[in-house]
Amino acid sequence: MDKQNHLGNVRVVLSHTSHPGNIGAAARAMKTMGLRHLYLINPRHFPDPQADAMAAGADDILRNAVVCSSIDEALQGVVFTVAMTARLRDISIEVKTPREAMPELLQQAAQQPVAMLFGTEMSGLTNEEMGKAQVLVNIPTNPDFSSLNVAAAVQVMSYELSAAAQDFVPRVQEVQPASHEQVEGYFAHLEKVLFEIGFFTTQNPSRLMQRLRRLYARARPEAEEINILRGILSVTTEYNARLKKRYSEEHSDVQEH
Ligand SMILES: C[S@@+](CC[C@H](N)C(=O)[O-])C[C@H]1O[C@@H](n2cnc3c(N)ncnc32)[C@H](O)[C@@H]1O
Repeated sequence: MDKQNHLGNVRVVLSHTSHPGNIGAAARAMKTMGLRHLYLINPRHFPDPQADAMAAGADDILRNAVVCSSIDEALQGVVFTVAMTARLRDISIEVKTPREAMPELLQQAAQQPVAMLFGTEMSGLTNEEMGKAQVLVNIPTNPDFSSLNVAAAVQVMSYELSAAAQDFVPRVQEVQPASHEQVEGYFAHLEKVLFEIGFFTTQNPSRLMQRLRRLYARARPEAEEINILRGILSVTTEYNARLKKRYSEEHSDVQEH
């Protein structure tokens, strides 16, 4: 397969970028390595002359950039997301180096859109944003000074991707991986059912949901597996409703006697 086919399925997603110059520098970094799809989640200033200036000729990438109002919008249709983190804090999912992450990223990109997600300049990615990825990637750095400028991080990842794509041969993949929206639909359904059956009464749902996200991120569920899991949830809801109905009938009998 042509290298361009892999790279053409890769989205660079920048979340809540504050400085428009960083968006331009990221576009330039992408273009030098053959990447073209830039997605921006709620950038503070965009379009902006500073972005144009820092793009230095990568203005086509800026022109075609997709501005989104949420991470779910930016990841729509994506089957594999790596989240870039400078700090190894509150680690909830697998952490890899760029080189370790590339084979899976390229394998998935051979057929479907994939994403590399970068955080905002001041605070990086939130736990919620990281929970939407399958893998965390940390660029190994000086442990005492580990935070790269976001555009520099885009440059490192774009280079690693382009280098790994040179002689990458994807495996034949017969299964259909679940898309971002299928996985998110499943989590929303799971959370609703766990509330219905009373599972959350003594637990902090967001913490528990983060742990469940980690479990499913490791499993990399296929589209069909998500359908099976949702089928189980639907039957659980029906069964729970029948139990509640029977309980209230029995209870009203007791009151009548
Ligand atoms: C300036 S950094 C944010 C720093 C923030 N204080 C933090 O600790 O997360 C902006 C973004 O660049 C990426 N980044 C910077 N350094 C990185 C590193 N060493 N490894 C992976 N990503 C990095 C991450 O996506 C990060 O959210």
